[in-house]
Amino acid sequence: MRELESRFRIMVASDFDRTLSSEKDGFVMRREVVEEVNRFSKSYHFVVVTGRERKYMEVLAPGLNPTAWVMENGALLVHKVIDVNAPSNWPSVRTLVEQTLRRRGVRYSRGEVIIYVDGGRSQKLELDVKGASIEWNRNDAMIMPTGVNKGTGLTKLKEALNFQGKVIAVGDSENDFALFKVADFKVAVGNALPEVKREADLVLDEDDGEGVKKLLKMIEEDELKI
Ligand SMILES: O=C(O)COP(=O)(O)O
Repeated sequence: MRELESRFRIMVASDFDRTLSSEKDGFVMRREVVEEVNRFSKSYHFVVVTGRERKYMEVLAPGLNPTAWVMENGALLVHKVIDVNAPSNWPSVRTLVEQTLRRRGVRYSRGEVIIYVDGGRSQKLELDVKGASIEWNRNDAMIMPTGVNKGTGLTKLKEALNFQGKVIAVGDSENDFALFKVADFKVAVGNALPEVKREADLVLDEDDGEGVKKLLKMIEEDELKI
């Protein structure tokens, strides 16, 4: 019964790259972090909120079994069903974005919903297509339907799950600010960017997966005052 209550009360919304996984490990989640998250997810909601595409997750998070995934930076929700979180004109806006990028010779890749321009910051990428906006993740750019981000993705997912408890968000980078906006408690891992640490209610000493493990333990031991 207590487990059931925890699940209604708390949802952890965790970024993936440099939060659950580390660059040192080629962004593959370590086994013990996978096991801790799977154990935690039996009693609480645990949602992975990432810029990544679905096709990478089997390789980067082998065996991970969270409550749900918010992927492509908020544009794709994966729980029992798969929901696109984008306005209905997005396919035509996306085509326009692709034409613009091709005209300028910018290399990009397509997610199921969004567009990725790796190294977009060093290329000083700018975009003037109505209905499309850039979300930055360190040096990389994600071209999103305007108004769609990790925060709106998580809000839609909460509605789908009918979750009305508290959200604890954990992340490291600029695209996590939108997630922080919809969170009741904001956590930065030890390796987070300084501006993310400044926004956080709690800055963990530990980096990425070790930091998340510590956070889960603190939640289970009821150490967070939220
Ligand atoms: O898509 C990426 O490069 C990274 O995604 P994340 O840091 O939001 O998990």
